[in-house]
Amino acid sequence: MTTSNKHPGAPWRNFYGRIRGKGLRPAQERYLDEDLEPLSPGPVGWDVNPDRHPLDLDATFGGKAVWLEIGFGGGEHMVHQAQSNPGVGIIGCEPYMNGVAMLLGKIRDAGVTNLRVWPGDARDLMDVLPDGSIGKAFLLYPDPWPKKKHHRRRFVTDEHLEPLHRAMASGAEFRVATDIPDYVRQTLIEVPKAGFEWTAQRPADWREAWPDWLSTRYEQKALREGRVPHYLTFHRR
Ligand SMILES: C[S@@+](CC[C@H](N)C(=O)[O-])C[C@H]1O[C@@H](n2cnc3c(N)ncnc32)[C@H](O)[C@@H]1O
Repeated sequence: MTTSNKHPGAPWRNFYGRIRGKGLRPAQERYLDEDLEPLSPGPVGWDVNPDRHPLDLDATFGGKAVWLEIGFGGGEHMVHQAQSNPGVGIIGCEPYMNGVAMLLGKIRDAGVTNLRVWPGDARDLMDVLPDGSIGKAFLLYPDPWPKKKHHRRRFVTDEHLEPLHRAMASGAEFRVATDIPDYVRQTLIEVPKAGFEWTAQRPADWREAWPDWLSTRYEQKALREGRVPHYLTFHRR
């Protein structure tokens, strides 16, 4: 489904996917009303930043290294990373508002202060990330888009990888987790073409999770359904 985003505060692009699911709980509506604006990494949307000025990440995070999580789902991995790495600032993007509301609840519970939320499409966020500003990026279980005619919507295409490469610092780590064999294939072709080096030396490097990993909701579902996770680590050249 294509959803028009032309309302105040909305990002710039049309998004293929769900933006709002079944009813939010009243507490979640309150988190969105109260917390989203203070947790914004900067001006979001066509109405407040039509010229797409770059974000001032030093002002937002006080000069800390900045990491990025793309499509954080319910936000459990992001909150875990924020708790484990208080010296880092993390920006997460997620267009699905129910997921954003879940993350905001977890941020309240955990009391972390080093997270910022972009409630929209990663492409719109990458448009306003300064060059070389991201020290680590996570793409965890991106939407598989299984039909061949939809493969161009996958994250691992030039449209996303070029701006991601530009926004990442030289040598920065890019982690991709997926349970879809054809997604592994496309990732191992397209990500190196976009200027990233796959770091794997032996099978354990893609079969075993990262030492600081926290399994996500999507991964738990994949495991229950018998699919096999792959953990791919790249360095930006
Ligand atoms: C399969 S879910 C995985 C969620 C989470 N990472 C996990 O592992 O549980 C993929 C997520 O990516 C989000 N997503 C899809 N396209 C996106 C885009 N262009 N920018 C940011 N997030 C996106 C979806 O809304 C969805 O929440």
